Amino acid sequence: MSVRVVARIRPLLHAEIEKDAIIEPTGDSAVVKIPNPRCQSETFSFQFNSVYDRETTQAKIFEEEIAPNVKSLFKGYDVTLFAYGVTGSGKTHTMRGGKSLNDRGVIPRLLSSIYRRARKIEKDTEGETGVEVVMSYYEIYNDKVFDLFEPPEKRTPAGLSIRDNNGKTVVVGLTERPCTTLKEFEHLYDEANVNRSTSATKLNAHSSRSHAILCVKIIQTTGGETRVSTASAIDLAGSEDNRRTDNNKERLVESASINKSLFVLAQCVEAISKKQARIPYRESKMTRILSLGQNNGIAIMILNLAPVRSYHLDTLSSLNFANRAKKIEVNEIENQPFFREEQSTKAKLGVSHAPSVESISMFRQPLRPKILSQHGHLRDVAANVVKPARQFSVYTDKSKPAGKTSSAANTSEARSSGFNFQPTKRTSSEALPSFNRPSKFPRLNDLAKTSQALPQGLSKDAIEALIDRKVSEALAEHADRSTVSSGEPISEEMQKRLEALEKRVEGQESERAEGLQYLLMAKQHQVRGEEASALRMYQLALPHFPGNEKLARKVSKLQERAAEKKRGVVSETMVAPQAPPTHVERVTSKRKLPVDDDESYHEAQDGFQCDDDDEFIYRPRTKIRRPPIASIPKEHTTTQHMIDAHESEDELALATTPRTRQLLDIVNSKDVSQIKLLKGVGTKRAEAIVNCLCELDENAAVVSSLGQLGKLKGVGVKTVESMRTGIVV
Ligand SMILES: Nc1ncnc2c1ncn2[C@@H]1O[C@H](COP(=O)(O)OP(=O)(O)OP(=O)(O)O)[C@@H](O)[C@H]1O
Repeated sequence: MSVRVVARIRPLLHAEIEKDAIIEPTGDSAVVKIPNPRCQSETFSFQFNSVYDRETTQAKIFEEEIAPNVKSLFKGYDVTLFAYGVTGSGKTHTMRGGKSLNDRGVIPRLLSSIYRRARKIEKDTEGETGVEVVMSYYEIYNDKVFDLFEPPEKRTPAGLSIRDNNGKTVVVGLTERPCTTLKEFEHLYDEANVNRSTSATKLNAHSSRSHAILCVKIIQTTGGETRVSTASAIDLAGSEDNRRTDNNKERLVESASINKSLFVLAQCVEAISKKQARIPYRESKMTRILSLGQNNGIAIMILNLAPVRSYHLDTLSSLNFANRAKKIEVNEIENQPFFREEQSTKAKLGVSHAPSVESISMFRQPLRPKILSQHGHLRDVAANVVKPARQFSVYTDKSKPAGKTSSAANTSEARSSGFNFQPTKRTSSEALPSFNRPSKFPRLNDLAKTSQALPQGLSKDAIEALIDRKVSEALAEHADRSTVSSGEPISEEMQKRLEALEKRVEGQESERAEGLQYLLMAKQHQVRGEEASALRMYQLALPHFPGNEKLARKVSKLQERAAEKKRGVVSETMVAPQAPPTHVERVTSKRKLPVDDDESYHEAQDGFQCDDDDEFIYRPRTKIRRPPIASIPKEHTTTQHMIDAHESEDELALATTPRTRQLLDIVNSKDVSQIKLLKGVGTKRAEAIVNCLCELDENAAVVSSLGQLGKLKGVGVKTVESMRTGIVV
C-alpha cells in the first residue's frame, strides 16, 4: 500500500483576495489544478487520493481520512499522519486546530476517537482487555531534538541525541507520559505545545519553527498477551522563501535549517520514488527519524495548500513533492502481540489483566525507536525475545492494479487485505535494512506455543534454552541479511571520507558540530555535482571555522565557478518550479501526459532541472520572449538583478492595485526629485533609474509592471517591494 496523499486547500485569509486565488475547485474530488506560472493558459494537474477544498471543515477531514484508521490502529497497525506544506498553508491548523469544538484539529479528534474505542473494548470484553495510552512529544528545531515535555529553559543546548540501534533510529532519553483520559491528554498536549518553538514571521503570525512529532502508544492487554501499536502525528515546519519573509538573523537560521531538512526529505522521497540505491536519510535528523518508507503500517500525508498566487512556486513545489510521496510503498503489517511473563503470572494469580504503565517502565525510555514504527514492545519483552525490525520496501507502480480508487484505498478492510506477504523488492540495502518479512522469524507467542507443545517433563531451563537458541538463530539470520551492501554511486574513498565526517558530526554536540554538518552537506552535494548547493553549505559552514583559509579558498573557487556559469546563462535564466507535475494540460494544445509519470513530464517539460537546494533553474531551449523592457541596453541587462518567475508573477498579480499604479506613475514621470522620495531609493538610485529609462527607446521606456521595474538597473525585487510598501494610498 502506498502512502495515502490527500490535499487540503485552505481558505483565503483576511489579507488575501479572491482574484489572487490560483487553485480553484475542479469538480473532481481528487485533482488539484494550478496554472503554469510561466504561461497562464497552461494548467498543471495533480492527482491525489483525495482533495479537500477551501470549505472543508475540520470534522470532515477527520471523519473521511483519519477516523477509518482507528480500527486498524487497535488491530495492531501503526498509523502515521503527517502534514506537509509551505509556511502558512494550514499544517498546524489541520493537525492541532483551534480550541473550539468545531475547530479542533486531527490530533485531538484522533485521541478522542482512541479513548472512545478503548472504553468500548474494555466494556465489550467486560474488563478482560485493558487499554492504556502513553504519549511522547518532541520537536526537531535547528536540527536538534528536544523533548516537548521539557520547558526550553531546562533543555540542554545540544538537545537529545539520536542513535542507530539495530538498524533503527532512536531518540535517547525521551519522556513518555501515560494519559488515561482525553482530558489528561489535552492537558499534557497543550502544556507541551507551549514549549514548541513558534514565532511570528511575515508570512505567518504563529509560524512553527520546528518539526513536531507526537507519538501515541496504545497498549492493549488481554491476559498475558499485550499488543502495542502507535499513532504518530507529525506537523512539519513549512518551507520558507526568504526573499519574502523579511526574516531576521535568528529566523533565517531557523529557516535555513527548516529548508535544509525539507530539502533532504524531498531528496529522500525522490530517491525512493526513483528507486535509487542511496537514500540520503542521514543528511538531516528529521529524515533520519522519519525514515519515511522504512516502516510498516498506514501512512497518510496531508498536503496543505495555500490557494493564492503569492505561494505559486512554493505550491507547485509542494505538489510535486506530494506527487512523488504517493509512490512510496509502506508494508501494512500489524504489530504482533507478545507475552509477558509477569503479566501471565499475575493472570494466573487472578490479578487484573490490564498492564500498569509503570510495569512497562514507560516513563523514561533509554532508547526510542524511530517514530513511524514504534515497536516499543520489543524492549518490553525484556531480553526474552527481540523481534527483528520489520521491513519496508519500495514497490514498482507496475505491480499495483491501475486505477485504484481513493475511497476504497483507505478503508481498513482494504488495508487488512492489503497485507503484503511477497518478498520485497528492496532497492537500498544501505538505508533500508534487508530483513526478510517478520513472519519468518519466530515470535514469542509462536515460541510459547512451541514450548506448550513440548513433551511433558521438559524442564523450565530446557524450555528457556530452546527459546534462547531459536531467538539467537533468528537474530543471526537477521544480522546476516542486514549486512548486504548497497551499490554506491560515489567512490569508495569518498564514501569513507563522508562516513568519517558523519561520525565526527555525530560525536560532537558543540557549535563546531553544526559547522561540520554544513561541511558534510557541502561535500555530499559536491560529490553529486550540485555545486550551487555545495557552495551554499560551505558558506553556512564558514562562520563556524573563522580563519580557515582552505575553506575560504573553496568558497571563492565555487563562487567563481558559479559566476562563470551564470554569465553563460544569465540572459536565458529564470527560476521555474522545481516540479514536474503529474500531468500538464495545455489549454491551447490539449496535450495530455500520463497521470502518474514523473519521467514523462520531465521529458515534456524539457529544460526544467534542479540545480540547487531550493532554487530551480529553468533553461529553455528556445529564447524567452522578453517584455518591452528588454530593450534596456545590453550592459544593463547583464548587470541587472535576475528577477525570478516567482517574484515577477507575484508582482504582476499586484500590477493593477492603486498602490502599484501610483508607484509606476512616479517612476514613469522620470522625475528624480519624486523618485528619490520613494522608500528605499535615494538620489543615486533615482538617477540610475531615470538614466536607464532615458536610454530606452521612447516607446519602450514606460514601465508597465512591477516585474519590469525590478529589472531596471540597480532596482531588484527588494527595492520594488520597499518602494511599494512606502506608498500611502
Ligand atoms: N482550513 C482553515 N480554515 C481556517 N483557517 C485556516 C485554515 N488553514 C489555515 N488557516 C489559518 O491560516 C493561518 C496559517 O495556518 P497555520 O499556522 O496552520 O500554517 P502552517 O502551515 O502551520 O504554517 P507554519 O509552517 O509557518 O507553521 C492561521 O491563521 C490559520 O488559522
